Amino acid sequence: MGGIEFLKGHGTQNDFVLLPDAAGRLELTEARIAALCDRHRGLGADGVLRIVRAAALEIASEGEWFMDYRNADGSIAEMCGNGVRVFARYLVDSGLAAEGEFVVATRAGDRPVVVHPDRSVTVGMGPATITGTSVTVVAGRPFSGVAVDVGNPHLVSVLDDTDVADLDLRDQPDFDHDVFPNGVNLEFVNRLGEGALRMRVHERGVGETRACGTGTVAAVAAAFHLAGTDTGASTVDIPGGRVEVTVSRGASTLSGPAEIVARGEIDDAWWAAAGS
Ligand SMILES: N[C@@H](CCC[C@H](N)C(=O)O)C(=O)O
Repeated sequence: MGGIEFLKGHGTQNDFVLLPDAAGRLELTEARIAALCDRHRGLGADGVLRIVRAAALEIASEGEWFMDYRNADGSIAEMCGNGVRVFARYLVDSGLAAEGEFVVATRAGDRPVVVHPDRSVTVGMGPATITGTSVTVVAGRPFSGVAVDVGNPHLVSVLDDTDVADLDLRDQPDFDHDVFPNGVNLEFVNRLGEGALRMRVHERGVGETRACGTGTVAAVAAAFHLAGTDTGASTVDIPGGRVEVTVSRGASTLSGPAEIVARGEIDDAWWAAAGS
């Protein structure tokens, strides 16, 4: 059998198809990504992580490897916090990077990562910048939110009178397209106590997912902002597990698990047909 190498992995159940492509030769069309991520006719995933040498795409970076992230609908996003942990774990497991600290290139810029001995990963997520406020509408009900830029766009609604478990996120919540012309990731958050949040998320280009790393950083930044500070640490419980986040002026970190589940080959004929 000769096919296209793939791996399957996840970070707190935000799951990805990994495509090792050091030389950057794979042709990733929107149709092909959407077919790969389809849970019935493809492998099934929230997104795709292509592993490509930064130099192969002429990307200026301190890092050797570029994370080419695509959402399940085939759209390109700037950054994926759970994805970068899984990406880093793949590099270490496969001997392409040494355990410890190294840099991963992303569309949002270089991200320093530390792969710990237990293979959990801490990522330097850069600034989480509060950019304003807006409103999202879920099943006809408006919720105000804090807009946060973590390299990609987020709108975080911190809810004091609604349990996030009770929200129906099956349909795309509405949002202000003038404020977010390129779409937005929508987070819904309950404060559980000091330094502890619970979150659900509806991701741009995917739908509801069981975790979103950039979303957890945005949630913590928004919760601290509403409490009148811009510095602190918090756990965030999402349906897929728990991550730890720190934010401080101009910098944030995300720590959590990263798992590689399987590896195999995609059938060449399926790949060719899926591209058109
Ligand atoms: N799940 C990701 C975020 C992926 C990108 C997002 N859907 C977007 O379009 O911005 C994460 O873990 O951060």
